[in-house]
Amino acid sequence: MLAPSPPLSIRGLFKEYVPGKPVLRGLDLDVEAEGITAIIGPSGTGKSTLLRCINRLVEPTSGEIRLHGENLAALRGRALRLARRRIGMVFQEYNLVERLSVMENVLCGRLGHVALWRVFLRRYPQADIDRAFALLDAVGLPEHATRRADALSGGQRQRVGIARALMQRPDLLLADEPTSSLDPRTAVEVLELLARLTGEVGVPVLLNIHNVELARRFARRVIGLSEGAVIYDGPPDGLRDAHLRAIYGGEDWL
Ligand SMILES: Nc1ncnc2c1ncn2[C@@H]1O[C@H](COP(=O)(O)OP(=O)(O)OP(=O)(O)O)[C@@H](O)[C@H]1O
Repeated sequence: MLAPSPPLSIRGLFKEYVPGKPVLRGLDLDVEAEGITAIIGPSGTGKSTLLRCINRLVEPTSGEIRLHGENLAALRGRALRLARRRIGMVFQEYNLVERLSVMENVLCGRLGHVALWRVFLRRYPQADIDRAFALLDAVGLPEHATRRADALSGGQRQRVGIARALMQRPDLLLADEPTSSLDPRTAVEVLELLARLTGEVGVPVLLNIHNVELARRFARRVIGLSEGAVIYDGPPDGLRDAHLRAIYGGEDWL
């Protein structure tokens, strides 16, 4: 029997911001249906560019990015907007609307689905409101629904960011350094939450992360990038010092 095809499959992805200077150099990568796939690699190696090519915040120069078979790299207009609704994103700096309540920020995850007049009049369908409350419960913030986002701590903000992304009912969740602004304990708590909740709803996660130990601890699979190419692609326990030297360069820091 044939193995099921991975939900996200990237082939030959190139990205040049400056002609002749590719940041991503013909990247091939599959993201499996379950768990967290962590991307590690030095600063400037193209990790954020990769995530932003997937949701088309950045235009790929060439290559294919297939989500359940559909080539995202080729979509335009309405088709692209519909595809983006299926991809949740969690950001390093949370990207909440600071002056809105926690509840409204979570409901923002439904923006692509709900009629604009409802958003404008703040009249979301009851089913969405019920789901937003359930998600706030799940991320441990049930009593914070009416607080303004700018009154929350970093860890609480990122919990709201996770709830907002899950509100989309995404097919794929992209997380770009979601814990780099958090203290070590809060970072672990946020990743535990991300792993648990995405595991419960069966959403695969592609996670950019600088902290190799956290990548090892939470990912099912680690991809090591260097200069826009894949240096390591395998399970966390197969990642050796030699791989880390090849990914990050140098000898004396390990
Ligand atoms: N909008 C842009 N215009 C021009 N160059 C860019 C742009 N965005 C990123 N770059 C360049 O592309 C390269 C890769 O950047 P990217 O942010 O993807 O790396 P990264 O691996 O995510 O780095 P970090 O870990 O520091 O976030 C860098 O050299 C960066 O300067």
